Amino acid sequence: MSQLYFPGAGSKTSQKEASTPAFGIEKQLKVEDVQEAYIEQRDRLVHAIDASQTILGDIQKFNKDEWVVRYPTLNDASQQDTPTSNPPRGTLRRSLTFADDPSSQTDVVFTPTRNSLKRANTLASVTDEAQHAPSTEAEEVAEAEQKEVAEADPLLPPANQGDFNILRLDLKLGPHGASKSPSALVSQLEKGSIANLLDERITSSSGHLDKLRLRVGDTSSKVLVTGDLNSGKSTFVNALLRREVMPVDQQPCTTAFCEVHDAAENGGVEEVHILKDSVTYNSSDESTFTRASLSDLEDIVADNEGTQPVIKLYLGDNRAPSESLLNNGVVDISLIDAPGLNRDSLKTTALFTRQEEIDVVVFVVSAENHFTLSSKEFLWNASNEKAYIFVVVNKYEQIKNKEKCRRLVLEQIKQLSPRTYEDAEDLVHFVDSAAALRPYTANPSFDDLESSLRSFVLVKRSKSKLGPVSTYLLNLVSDIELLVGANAIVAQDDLEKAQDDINRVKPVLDQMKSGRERFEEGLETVEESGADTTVRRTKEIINNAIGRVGQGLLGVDRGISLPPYPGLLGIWDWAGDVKKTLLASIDLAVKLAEDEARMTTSRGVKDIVQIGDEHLPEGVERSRRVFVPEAMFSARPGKKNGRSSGRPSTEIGRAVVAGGVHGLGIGLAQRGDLVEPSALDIFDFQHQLWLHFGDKEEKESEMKTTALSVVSVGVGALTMVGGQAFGARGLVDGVLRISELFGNESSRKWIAPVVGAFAIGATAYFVFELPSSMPRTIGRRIQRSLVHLEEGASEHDLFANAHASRVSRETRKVLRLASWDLRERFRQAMDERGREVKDAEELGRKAKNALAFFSRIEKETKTVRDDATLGSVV
Ligand SMILES: Nc1nc2c(ncn2[C@@H]2O[C@H](COP(=O)(O)OP(=O)(O)OP(=O)(O)O)[C@@H](O)[C@H]2O)c(=O)[nH]1
Repeated sequence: MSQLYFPGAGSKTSQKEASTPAFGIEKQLKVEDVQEAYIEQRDRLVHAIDASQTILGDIQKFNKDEWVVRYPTLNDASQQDTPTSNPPRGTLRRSLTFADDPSSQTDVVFTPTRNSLKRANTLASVTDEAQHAPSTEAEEVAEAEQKEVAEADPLLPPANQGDFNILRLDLKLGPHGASKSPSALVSQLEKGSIANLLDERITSSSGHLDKLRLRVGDTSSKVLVTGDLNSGKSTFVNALLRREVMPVDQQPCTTAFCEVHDAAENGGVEEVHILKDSVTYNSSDESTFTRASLSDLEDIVADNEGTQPVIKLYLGDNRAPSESLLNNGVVDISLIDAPGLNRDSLKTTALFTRQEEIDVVVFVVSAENHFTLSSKEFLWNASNEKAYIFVVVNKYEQIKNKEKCRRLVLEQIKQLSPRTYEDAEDLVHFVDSAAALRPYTANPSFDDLESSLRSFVLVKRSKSKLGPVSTYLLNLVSDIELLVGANAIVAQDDLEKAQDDINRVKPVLDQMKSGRERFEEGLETVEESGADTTVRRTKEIINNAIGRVGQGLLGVDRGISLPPYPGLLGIWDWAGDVKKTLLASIDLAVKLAEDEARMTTSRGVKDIVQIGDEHLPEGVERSRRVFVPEAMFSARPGKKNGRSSGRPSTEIGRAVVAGGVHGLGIGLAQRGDLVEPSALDIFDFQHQLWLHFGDKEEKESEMKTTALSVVSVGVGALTMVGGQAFGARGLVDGVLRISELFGNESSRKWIAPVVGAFAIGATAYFVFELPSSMPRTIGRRIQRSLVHLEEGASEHDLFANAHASRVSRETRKVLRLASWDLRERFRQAMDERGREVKDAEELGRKAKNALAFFSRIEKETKTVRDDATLGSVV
């Protein structure tokens, strides 16, 4: 068993076994076991290497295409653990951070497996774990296990639990590099750049696995035989080979490195290959070596004294595989007879010893001389490198006081190579190589040495070839587990977050989708009904006012009254004032209609806000626009002819004139053409005719003159202007001028009485009827002018209609703006929620995918861990 050679790793029983007399037989059996185990283990390791490479490739691909793999760091948990969050027995509490975000920490429990040689690292969120034992006890258990793992195999470096070994990234910054504090990590590093660094690390790890595969696949094993000058190294090699192949001399002679291989490796041909400098040796390429026969070896070695050539010797060994070291039927072993240690060769040999393919160092020391200074130096260094050295104390037969020699040699070995001393029973042999070469002579001590060496070489080969591969794989697997475990926690968090987001946002989105039609309809209804109401009401109010004005009444009697009748002499001015007031009352009606439109619009805006409240999800900012009804029907700043904004009306006397210059642009009371009184305002002859003669066609034909009308006009005019412009003389002149119209004789006869009659009637009319009739007359004229349609004009051009469409346009404008604003918010909110749901679904999909991936990788790493864990035999 391997423990035989590694007392530290074995039980007390195995150490005892090592010292039992029956050890030789057992060892032989065990060599076979070891070999079988070696092959089985090697195959499993190759399998584990391939699987690891596949896993690494998968992680790289996943990192590149699907998920930015986060790089975790496990730190000691914070001290403020609450009693309820104690991790269960056998686990360690750690806090998990990520290099790209060192500030946020997640508490996790870290579970190394109980199997002493296996170091499975599992991570779980604190909340996921059952919590039983107090943390201190748990930590003690875990630390003890960790220690056990370390002690179980001193050759394997203890896994750096909770940190990366192989996939560690050097993320430290600063001028001097290495601070261990996580805060010194490059927090500015993006997730992506860390993922790239990880990718590079994985690539180089994969490259290293390639080399390890070659190493595991290499069936050869090299045994370096070295020692003091003239200690009998060549004789010892010859004894192992049971033939005198190596040149032996009483003078120190060997300066060459002679590697002895089984002739089977050279097609069964025994010969010598002298390797050429600076070319890689290839047994099938003649240009890389010089061929020679075995018999020439002595000369070759002698000729090359001082040049330290490397010579390959291919030798046949007819002994049974169970006896032969070289032809052991298991592994291609080469024995290297190195030059004796002197000052010149010490360095070369030491270098040689460090080579990875040197599995075993056999150190030959002469029993006569013990260890020289240079051999002590070599042995000290070599044992640091290889830990166990196979020591052959040669020429032992000649020693008289064998016990003393043994004691002294062992004492020295104890100093130089403590591990070797610990297993001295198997590793330190006192023999006489020369005696072993004597034919037909039993030499049990040499047989024992041979057996031990065979076993040691095979076992050591397992250790030296498989051990590093196993260690590397186990460390790599631990790293992958840490990486995958930490990332699975992230993925789980992401999944939960995505689920939460979907649960929160999806119903809102669905509700918005289903309510959209109702929302649109609602807005349209508000808009339409607002505008319709405004049109209807404006028409009603204005038409009503015009109707009243037509009857000589004020269109609206609020805050406005007709000027008092000043008497006959002030009638002209009064007519003007009456007209102005009547017009202003219509303007006031327009203003009232506008006010009502403001209210209607205000209600509409409120309705729109309510629709918004009903349909906009929570958290969406409502419109900050404040509807200012006063701002309706006002000029916009910068508009042509607009004096200022926010001036909705113009004051004419005490009457507020709606629309005004800034509204429709037809403030009636300000329109000179309308306001200026005319004679017809005082006496509407046409109307009188219609009244008196039943003329059904009431036509506006102020300019049409008939005799009567002219007289009427004339009288009216005379009366009206009487005392104002013309005076009494003017009055007479006027009468005369009129009489001239009828310049013939006959008319002179009847004109006087007619004029007289009219004058009397007119005077009576003026005196008694004028105060009430004139506003009617003026009103009618105003009414006619406002309800009259010019030729080619449409209904819309009518005063009331024009105002109705203007006012409703304004209402519609406001409502449209408010609903547009709301529609935009609705659309944006819906888009946003749509995006949120989509993002959450994408996040969830990725997280699920990642979890499935990580769980698969976790399973695969378990297989790799099983395959990479060396069995107890190896
Ligand atoms: N009695 C006795 N003599 C030995 C034994 N081993 C070697 N010798 C003698 O010691 C001398 C040196 O032997 P080598 O085998 O050449 O020693 P080496 O260590 O290979 O010498 P270098 O390669 O020159 O360092 C020879 O004369 C051997 O006959 C031994 O076990 N017993």
